[in-house]
Amino acid sequence: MSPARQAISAARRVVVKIGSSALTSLEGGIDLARLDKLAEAIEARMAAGSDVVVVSSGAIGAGMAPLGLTRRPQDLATKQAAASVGQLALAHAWGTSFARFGRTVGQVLLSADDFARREHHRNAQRTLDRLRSLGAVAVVNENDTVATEEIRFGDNDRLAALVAHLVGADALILLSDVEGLFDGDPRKGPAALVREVRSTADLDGVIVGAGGALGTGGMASKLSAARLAADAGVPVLLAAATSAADALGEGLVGTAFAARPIRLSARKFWVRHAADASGTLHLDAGAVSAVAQRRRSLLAAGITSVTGRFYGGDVVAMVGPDGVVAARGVVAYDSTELEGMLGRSTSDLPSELQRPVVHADDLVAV
Ligand SMILES: Nc1ncnc2c1ncn2[C@@H]1O[C@H](COP(=O)(O)OP(=O)(O)O)[C@@H](O)[C@H]1O
Ligand SMILES: N[C@@H](CCC(=O)OP(=O)(O)O)C(=O)O
Repeated sequence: MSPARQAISAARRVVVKIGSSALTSLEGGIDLARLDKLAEAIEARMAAGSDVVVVSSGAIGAGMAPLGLTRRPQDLATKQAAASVGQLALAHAWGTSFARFGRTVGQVLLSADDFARREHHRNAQRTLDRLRSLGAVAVVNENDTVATEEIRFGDNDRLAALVAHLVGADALILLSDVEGLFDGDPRKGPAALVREVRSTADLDGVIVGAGGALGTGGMASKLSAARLAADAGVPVLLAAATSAADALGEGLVGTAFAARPIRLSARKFWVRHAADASGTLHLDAGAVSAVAQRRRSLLAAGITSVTGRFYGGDVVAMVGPDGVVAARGVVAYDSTELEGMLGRSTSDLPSELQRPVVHADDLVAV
């Protein structure tokens, strides 16, 4: 068994995420028989001594039929209306299913903002921790009704990986309607299951496609969630919800993604994955290679322009001439101060402006 699978099967704290495509159908809403099987597998893992946090998608899928919608809505207001109806049914279904084992369920709805702001982050952490110590199982979803298009997680894979980091999980299990990662979209033709992803080299030649009629992010969002979790030191298992008992048991099914050997520091993790960027620094090609490849501090000489209004201490994105984000970091100056410093070499600047614009310790390549 690979080290990642060993770590997943031995994990004491596990986040299990169930996708909409595995839990709901267009016509029937929530698949209650499927949900019962999932609750049984989760309960078995808890009985074996692990703490489990559930991230459950499916609110929009569950809200469609009661509102007479036959296709997954595309506009935000209808998605939010469907989610508000469906979330009620979803939480009720989880509550009823776990009640069979005398297990209480707590609903926790989170927004992207809750991971960006330290105080919100701590509050969510405290709630999840208390639910665990009281023996209840937390069922998490995005707080869909308050999210705007810009700040939505949209798919729940990223939310689940951030929750794994938040609760200090030692494994993340993503359950979907597909057996694992294939080297091509299995709906488009024959494709082979990739069993282990130890590094990005194992993804060479893998073609990822969109999600199903109910899912949102498709395989791409699962891969980026796996990368996010890997940065947090959390190995990931991607498997079919129909194999939940095996995935939560021995963990021999699906695709296992190894975590990086040394997790990113909490500060760099926050800068790379959780903080909102307040503005953008546009860099020339030399500055991109300095910050992204050589891990150097960013100096004013390599910045061609600045967009957005920000203050020293805010997180900014650093974008290369090709428009691609190369790095994120904590900026040392206000946007107004920076305007007068652009393109100037450090020795030309007054002594109080000679600190790097983004120090290497506060900077992380994307
Ligand atoms: N390379 C690939 N390997 C596996 N599945 C893929 C791949 N490319 C695209 N997919 C599709 O991604 C879907 C899962 O994503 P999605 O529908 O968003 O699921 P969920 O609702 O569980 O988040 C699968 O049904 C599968 O058809
Ligand atoms: N918060 C949304 C999740 C959206 C979604 O489709 O997520 P996923 O199925 O994980 O790709 C819901 O509950 O419907």
